[in-house]
Amino acid sequence: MAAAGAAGGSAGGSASRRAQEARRQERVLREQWRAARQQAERWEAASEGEQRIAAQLLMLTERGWRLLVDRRWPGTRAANVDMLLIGPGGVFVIDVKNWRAAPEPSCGRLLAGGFSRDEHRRKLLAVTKAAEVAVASLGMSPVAVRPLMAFAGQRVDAELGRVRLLGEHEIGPALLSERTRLPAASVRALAEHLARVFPEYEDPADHRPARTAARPPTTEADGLFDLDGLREAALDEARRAPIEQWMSFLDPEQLALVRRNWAGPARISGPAGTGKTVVGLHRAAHLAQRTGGRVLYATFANNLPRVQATFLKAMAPAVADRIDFRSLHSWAQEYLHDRGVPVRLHKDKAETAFSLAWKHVGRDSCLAEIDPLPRYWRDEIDYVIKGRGITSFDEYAVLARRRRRAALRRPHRQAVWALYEAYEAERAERAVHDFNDVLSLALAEAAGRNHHCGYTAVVVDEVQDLTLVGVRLLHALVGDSSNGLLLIGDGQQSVYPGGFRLSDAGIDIRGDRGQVLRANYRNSKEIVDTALSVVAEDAFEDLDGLRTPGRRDVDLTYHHGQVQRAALPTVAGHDQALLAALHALTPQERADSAVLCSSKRAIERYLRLLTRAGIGVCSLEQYDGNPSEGVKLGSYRRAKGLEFKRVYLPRYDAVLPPETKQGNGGAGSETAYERGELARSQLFVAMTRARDVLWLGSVTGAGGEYPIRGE
Ligand SMILES: Nc1ncnc2c1ncn2[C@@H]1O[C@H](COP(=O)(O)OP(=O)(O)OP(=O)(O)O)[C@@H](O)[C@H]1O
Repeated sequence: MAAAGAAGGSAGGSASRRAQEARRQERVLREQWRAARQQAERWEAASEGEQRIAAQLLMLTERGWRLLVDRRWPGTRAANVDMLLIGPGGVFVIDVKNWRAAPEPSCGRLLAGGFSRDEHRRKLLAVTKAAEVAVASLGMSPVAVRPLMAFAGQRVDAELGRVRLLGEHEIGPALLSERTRLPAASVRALAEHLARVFPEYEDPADHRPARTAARPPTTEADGLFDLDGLREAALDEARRAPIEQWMSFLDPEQLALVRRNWAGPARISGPAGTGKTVVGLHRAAHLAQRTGGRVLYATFANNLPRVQATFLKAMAPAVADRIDFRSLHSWAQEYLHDRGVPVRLHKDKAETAFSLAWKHVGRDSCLAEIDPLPRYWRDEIDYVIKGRGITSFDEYAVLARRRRRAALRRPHRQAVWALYEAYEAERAERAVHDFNDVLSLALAEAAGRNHHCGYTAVVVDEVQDLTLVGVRLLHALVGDSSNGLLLIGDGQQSVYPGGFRLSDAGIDIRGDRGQVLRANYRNSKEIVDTALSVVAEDAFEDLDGLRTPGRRDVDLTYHHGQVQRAALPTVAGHDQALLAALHALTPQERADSAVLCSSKRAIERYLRLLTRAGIGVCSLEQYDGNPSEGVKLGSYRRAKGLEFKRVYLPRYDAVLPPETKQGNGGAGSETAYERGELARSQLFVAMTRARDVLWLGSVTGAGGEYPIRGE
């Protein structure tokens, strides 16, 4: 038994080893089989989900959308993109998921069933970037390309950074309700281009029949399309649309600026209508998208931020809530308030403080010999002294007073300083601040904070309207960080007194960080020539200190605008001509028109006139960039940065002072010349707002002049 047992033991041992080996192999095979089955199930399920969602999206193709399904990610051998959807609402890069657990956005990352699935979000963003690069060659802004994750079998409508998360049921309605951004010709061209760049995907390991069921017809081999033809078609379509839908075009030069990397503060300048704001808006959206941070888009005027916010929301809704459109002063007040810094801004009391200071130390001083109007000296304090942050007489005594015409010798400067000190004393007695104080306080606060302002980038539009302290404040928020500060503006459109150079603000813009746009996309030759003739003699110095002649070279690309003149002998006749011109328009044409005036008084007058004549009016103070009924009515200054299909300037020439008479502060003096220069700049701005019609009304007989008065 023992031997048998021993022999039997040896045979039994090898059988047992074989059995163990067999078991091990079985376990391995089972595991492989289980994995293969799971893989197959996942694949089949994903494929079903993909097809269900594609079927949903097919209904969009009946409404002008184009769907490309299962495409190869360019530059890779085996990676694919589930879908590319191109339609009036933009370009969507879609990743379809068939997850058992619902997606959960958490602190900017993607989770599902408690596990991180963020690699899917990151891959989608990387493919989206490839799509952005692809459409950039057609002049399309990266902000029109949007990543979307579609979840089969889930109900979800959420956002995760720039990625939209939509469930199977939500995706169709959500995309259908997207507002129109692209005209039909662009949709066609983009789809054809993307079909070429993202070819059909062929999985080397996939022997299933091609998934054609959900694939709509795509025309892929039409050859190269005509880019100019496309642009023309897009422009034609936009021309018919309300003016609010204009701002979605970019040329390759603009696009390059939107996407560029700048190692420090940058600046974009260029004549009126050259697309500076369009670049600024697209860049703000692009930076918000790319960095995931917040962007401040600041300007001087109160009404412009509302309008720009509306445009941006239409253009790039996914990032709209991360871009703050603010007027500089309202932002600064809030900034101080949030930090517990007391501000007592009181315009009227500050005005009283100045009036008293003028009465006590200004009116009878040598200043009155130069200009007896207190306004000039108030401006000197506001724009030259406080606006530039001057705090000692020694600084002021030697200051180059940019864009100020009256030459001030030392006794005059001493008199100005005495006036300034008296004003500050009166103001302090009333314990109130003026607008300049708000900016100075905010600058002191920001400078001490070492850039912890919560913004990754600051874009400043119409920078020429800001004071030096205002620009310093915005610079302090982001410092010299890469892509931090972008200043956009045009010195020819300065409508406030005084000026400064960027170097005064310690902002160093060098090399390719200073860019100039030259192609005017808004005004025809006739309108540009008319506007330039107003400022032809007014050479101006821009923020870089460069002197430019008033009649500057502009490349024209838009050829449809015309100037209409109505010169009538009486004011009554002139006003009748204006009313007749407005009555002749359709309601939509009136909504795309603006009546612009140089003073508050004139605005009030034309408000009464239009209302009595039954013409609906929408004040520019209220206008927010959404299509609204009624003729827009406002001042030249409030029209800054805006544009209209038709612009009506009643008695436009009445504000231009005659240059003949002589006298202190009167026509012919240096200060009067300076006022005239500002009036001409404002008129220039008003004229260049017109796209299709610039209507210029004038009164040829006596009584056609307004007293010159600012707002
Ligand atoms: N590449 C382009 N193709 C067609 N239209 C364009 C293009 N770029 C800008 N536009 C259009 O030109 C007009 C002027 O653009 P924008 O307001 O940005 O110019 P701007 O330089 O900021 O003007 P301004 O200094 O006079 O306020 C807008 O209607 C805009 O949509």
